[in-house]
Amino acid sequence: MNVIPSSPQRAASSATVDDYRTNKLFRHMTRAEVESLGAQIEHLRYGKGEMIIQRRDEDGGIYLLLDGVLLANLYARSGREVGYRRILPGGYFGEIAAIDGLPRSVNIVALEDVRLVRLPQRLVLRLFEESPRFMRALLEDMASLTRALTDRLFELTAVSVACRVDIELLRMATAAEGDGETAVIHPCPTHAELAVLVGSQREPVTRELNRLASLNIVRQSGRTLKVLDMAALADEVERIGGEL
Ligand SMILES: Nc1ncnc2c1ncn2[C@@H]1O[C@@H]2COP(=O)(O)O[C@H]2[C@H]1O
Repeated sequence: MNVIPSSPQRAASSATVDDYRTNKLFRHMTRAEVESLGAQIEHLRYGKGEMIIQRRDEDGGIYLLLDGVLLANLYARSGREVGYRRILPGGYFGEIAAIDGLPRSVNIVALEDVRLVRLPQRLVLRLFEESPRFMRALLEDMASLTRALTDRLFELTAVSVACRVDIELLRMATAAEGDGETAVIHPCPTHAELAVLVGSQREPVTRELNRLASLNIVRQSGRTLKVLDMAALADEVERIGGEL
């Protein structure tokens, strides 16, 4: 993606505590605990393509996403982009530098216009000391990040591109709304964005999506991808899983 210099705008503080109370980071905290943070939280907006965090930046705040989609990524010297995960509304980022006090580990780029709230570092440090519920959510999510990285390392080392596409779709579909048999991924990544997420190029990704569509496993229309048969998608992962 083409990254443009960032010029965050402080959003009018029209966002209320209800806008961020349901963020994943606060899932174990009481409403009163979250409300007490209100005055110390900054509201920000960034435009599509802006880099919100740059690898090696020194700052330890945590950001909560209200609207829009973000990507955690890195660029190789050649310009090649490696994607780690998309962050959707209700998600958060920035906890790694907040915990270890070192520079930022990856970039965070806006794939669309986004609205965020930022917990400044001093507030995060206070929550580390005073809120076991806050710490519990952070620790659970760090465990889940470790598992995700282990899976991803395995997939990049031992699994074909087609299968990585299927696995990524299955992951997104499982996290999306659905009835267990079908699911709607919205907004779904473009083929180029999906390629960045699975460590490949756009062409093989498009080939695999066309193959899944021809089997009536997925149907794409604009920014919405419907998984018509979750069980069949899981079977595809199982069937082609070993091929390199
Ligand atoms: N491999 C990864 N997968 C998903 N998110 C990540 C990954 N690495 C870093 N991040 C997130 O991106 C953020 C960048 O700033 P931090 O290093 O402070 O905290 C990081 C995490 O919130």
